[in-house]
Amino acid sequence: MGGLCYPRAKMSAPPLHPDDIHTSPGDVGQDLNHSPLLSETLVVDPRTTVKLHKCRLAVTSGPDTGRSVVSDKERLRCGAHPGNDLVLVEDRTASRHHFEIQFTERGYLLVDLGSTNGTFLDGRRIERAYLSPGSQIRAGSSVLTFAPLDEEVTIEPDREGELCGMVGQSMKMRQIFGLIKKIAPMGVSVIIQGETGTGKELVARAIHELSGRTKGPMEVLDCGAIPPNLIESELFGHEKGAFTGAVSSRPGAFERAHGGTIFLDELGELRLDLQPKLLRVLENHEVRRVGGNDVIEVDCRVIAATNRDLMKEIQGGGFREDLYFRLSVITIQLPPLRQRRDDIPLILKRALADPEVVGKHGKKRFSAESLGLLMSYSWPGNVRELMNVLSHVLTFSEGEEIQPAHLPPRVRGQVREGPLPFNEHLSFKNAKEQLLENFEREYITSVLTRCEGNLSRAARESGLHRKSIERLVKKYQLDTKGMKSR
Ligand SMILES: Nc1ncnc2c1ncn2[C@@H]1O[C@H](COP(=O)(O)OP(=O)(O)OP(=O)(O)O)[C@@H](O)[C@H]1O
Repeated sequence: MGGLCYPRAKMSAPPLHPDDIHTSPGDVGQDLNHSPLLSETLVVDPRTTVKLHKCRLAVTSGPDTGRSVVSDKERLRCGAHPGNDLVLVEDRTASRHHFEIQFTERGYLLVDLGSTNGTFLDGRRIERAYLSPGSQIRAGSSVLTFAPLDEEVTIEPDREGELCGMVGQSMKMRQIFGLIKKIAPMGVSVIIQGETGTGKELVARAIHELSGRTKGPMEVLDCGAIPPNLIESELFGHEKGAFTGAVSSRPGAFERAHGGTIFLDELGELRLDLQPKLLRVLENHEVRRVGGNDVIEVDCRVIAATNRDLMKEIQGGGFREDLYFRLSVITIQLPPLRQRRDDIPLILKRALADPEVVGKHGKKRFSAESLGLLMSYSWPGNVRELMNVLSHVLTFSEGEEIQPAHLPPRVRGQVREGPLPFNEHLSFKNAKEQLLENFEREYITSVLTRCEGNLSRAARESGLHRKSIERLVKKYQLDTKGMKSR
């Protein structure tokens, strides 16, 4: 299924400042179900609108008169072949794949697909031309009339506090859930923007799961994690011998995603010289492997994510505007966790109720004081950091109630006091190793967060060598980019 929305259909709620959010932890640690924190504390416009695009194509003259189609796809195909959206069954002079109508940034584009007898717009033979309301298209001995059908849709916040593994009770997240449900069945491209750990991949998975493409695969490609010299072959594939080390042919992510969804994570990291190539694939729906001659048709929905502000990147010359416009039919802006603190208790509650967690650690709950500290921490690493803190806490807390002493010092906002949280059930050597690792991780995360991910500054402040900081960042897989203030 495909679908059309006007580009730059964004969530229209006004941006929130952390100071707009008033939460007070109160005595809620005992029962998160009845927590007053779960009541709405964010005041945002509860409704948002997106402009959806549809068009109608109707045969108004010729042997197929009366046939018509209403489509919300990015491409509407017409011809004699039964696989087309509008099939010219009776017209013997129409080609199998005669023409298509693409929705583009500038409007509806009529494209001849190499038909034998040509495609004519308002009497003139064309290869590519923009359509207007009421345009007359001639293909074979048929005349077809084109009509755009605009629709402004109001997205209501979802009633549920969960969607496909995502938890969120705040108005902002429920708006996003509502938007995902609306746009998932359409084929439109989506850009998901948000700081690291805000759940961009979960949103992409939800869109895939709720689309008509679930039988197809979801391919994830992290554009930031692939060495620059391999990114092209990872995206488009390569033929044997295309470069040193290409010992066999390999399909790229686009081919592997055929029939499903491709998720381009960290799109902002994509090399500038590869951006036009990606744009061509998106426009033509076909790829050519590195070192190959064959053109391979690909049908996949594209979802991209970035923690960069792409508009700023465009201004700075780091990202191509045409690629951005092609991809951002819908933009979903995920708010950082500090702007939806009232989601924290629910996320924790769901995680603690996970049967695997209960099986391993028994029943656990947060004391009011510890929940209060979790609610007031700034969460530079967002939900991922919250999850990491939770697993730290589960390792070190004994008994049912989690106390402030079990929380990492950075969350407590104070230096460590009292007994060291070591695991007495481990051997001395292992307990010491674990304690030391926890100290290293906590210390380095804390100093890097304070220094906004700047390694040299962190080295100066901690008295460590920069190389040692680099080693620790790698060892604990810390995301220094996510620590930068925005
Ligand atoms: N709303 C949520 N409810 C429950 N878990 C969440 C939510 N959002 C994120 N998470 C969890 O947080 C972690 C990070 O999520 P995810 O990988 O989707 O973030 P991301 O924005 O794609 O991160 P990055 O920018 O680093 O790629 C995962 O463990 C995910 O399950």
